[in-house]
Amino acid sequence: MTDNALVLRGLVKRFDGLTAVGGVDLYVPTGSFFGLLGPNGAGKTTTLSMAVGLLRPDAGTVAVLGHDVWSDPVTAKRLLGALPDPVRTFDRLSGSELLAYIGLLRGMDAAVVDARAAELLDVLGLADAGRTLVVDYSAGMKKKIGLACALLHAPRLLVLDEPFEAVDPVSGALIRDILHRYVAGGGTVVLSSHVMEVVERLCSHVAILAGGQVRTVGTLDEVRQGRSLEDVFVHVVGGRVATGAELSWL
Ligand SMILES: Nc1ncnc2c1ncn2[C@@H]1O[C@H](COP(=O)(O)OP(=O)(O)OP(=O)(O)O)[C@@H](O)[C@H]1O
Repeated sequence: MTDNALVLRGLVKRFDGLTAVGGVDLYVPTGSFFGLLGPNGAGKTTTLSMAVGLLRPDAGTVAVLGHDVWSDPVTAKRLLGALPDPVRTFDRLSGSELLAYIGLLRGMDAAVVDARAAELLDVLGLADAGRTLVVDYSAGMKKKIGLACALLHAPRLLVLDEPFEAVDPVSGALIRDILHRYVAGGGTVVLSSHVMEVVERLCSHVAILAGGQVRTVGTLDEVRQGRSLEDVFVHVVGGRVATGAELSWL
């Protein structure tokens, strides 16, 4: 077993003049539940997009369970399930058509795909959507079908960008349970979130990113050091300067 399910080394991404990710190193232990936090624009989505092979870094390497995402993409992506934000997929298909398509693209057995797709749609509360095209799904439904696509091939590593955003509380609790069981069974999860309570409840490890750099990283307890995660976050990324009183015209 590889010690680290995901290793990011020296990742850099620039857009025009802007350095979105300025040299990120992250080691995600196998079997961990790893939360990536950071303020808006910190570089979380850019980092996770590079981690799953959707965005080519300007510098640095990514290894999924020891396999380089850019030089050995087929092996790496077989081991990986990704939920990008926003969900980008073949959305002029119904949920079951999309899962069938994704499963066959992944070379899975058609009967296995059918059985798993039916179960995923049922468990995630999407079975009632029937023939509705994914393009016409609500934001929360799109998130859930994206998660179903990421889970379908039972990968060893899940990389989820904002999996709880836009989902209702019942679905959120369900997704937490699914992920909790997945990690208990030996899987590894990396997720980004703005919801401290979710990260505190689920994650064994945390990294806080700001300005395209890792500002702090460690186990949840190492990062918190007896404080709340929100206090640590505000301390690490800087408190707010505006009070809201500026908008006197409102
Ligand atoms: N395709 C792009 N072209 C130009 N700039 C980009 C692009 N993608 C991201 N950026 C910039 O890179 C920086 C990091 O963006 P990113 O989406 O990675 O942040 P984030 O931490 O995921 O933010 P949020 O919490 O708001 O989702 C931002 O300044 C953003 O404007």
